[in-house]
Amino acid sequence: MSALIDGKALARSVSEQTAETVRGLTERLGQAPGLAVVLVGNDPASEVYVGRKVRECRKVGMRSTEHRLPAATDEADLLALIEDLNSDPTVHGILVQLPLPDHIDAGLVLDAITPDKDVDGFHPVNVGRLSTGTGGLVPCTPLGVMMLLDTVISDYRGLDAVVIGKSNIVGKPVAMLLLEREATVTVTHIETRGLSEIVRKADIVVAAAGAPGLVKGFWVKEGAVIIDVGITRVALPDGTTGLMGDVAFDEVQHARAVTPVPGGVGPMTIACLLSNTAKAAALSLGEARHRLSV
Ligand SMILES: Nc1nc(=O)c2c([nH]1)NC[C@@H]1CN(c3ccc(C(=O)N[C@@H](CCC(=O)O)C(=O)O)cc3)C=[N+]21
Repeated sequence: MSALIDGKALARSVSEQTAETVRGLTERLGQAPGLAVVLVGNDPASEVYVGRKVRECRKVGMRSTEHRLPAATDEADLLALIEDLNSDPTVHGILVQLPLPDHIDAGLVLDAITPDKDVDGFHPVNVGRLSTGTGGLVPCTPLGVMMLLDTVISDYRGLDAVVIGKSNIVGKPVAMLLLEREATVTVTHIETRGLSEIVRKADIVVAAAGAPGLVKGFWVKEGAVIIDVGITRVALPDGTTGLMGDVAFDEVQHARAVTPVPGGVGPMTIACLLSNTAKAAALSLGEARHRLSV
């Protein structure tokens, strides 16, 4: 039987550490670290996530402000809000919930966030810092993936890691973090030929394709460690809906360890957002600049 990697429990312990860090920061800052969350439009899934982020922030003693803008908001108005948040000394972290409506250029918006307040780690400066291993803010989901892997792997050197998915949010940054640990990294995606054979060689599989049930049991090597980043709402036979990962969970008992969906990567994404916000607050004090947090 494969071991279950409990993302909920790990997220709790990461958040407890963050709460401790926040106590010290609050003293040095003279105020609690603050996160600004920007939501454009009213996508129901985004509303749930944003609500959860704001609630979790408060639990660890940070302030958070929500900026809800109508779906028809002009790009220029959104950019003006970002400018205000950039120059607001009570705001240490800025998160613009994705996806943005089609008429807004997401790249332009992400470029406008001050890199040291970019708690998502999506700004090109942070992407560059990650790819050169020179610190900066690291995207939350990839950070969570590494912490989950760290519960079962201590030495990554020479291990074969396969990442499925090449997004800027998960696939590419996860690949960078695994390379930093000296794993041999193969990045694959939906156009990759012979994907099952490539995955079968892997000691570590990070599935982030957003394709429910893509990774079958026979794709997975005995003893591999699997992190399932996929989270898709699917219709169930009983007429209700449920969340499904990218991995055929019931077929991978021969793996060494696997994360569940839900209860795996999702809670870690939020815990890492909180720790990134604490890190951004430390950056505002001139602390922690060149340290990679993983
Ligand atoms: N700027 C930006 N940053 C993000 O980090 C970001 C974003 N935009 N847009 C959407 C995605 C998605 N995302 C999730 C966060 C938590 C769970 C999560 O907590 N999931 C739980 C429960 C899920 C449920 O019950 O609906 C779980 O997997 O156990 C999932 C997904 C952050 N995202």
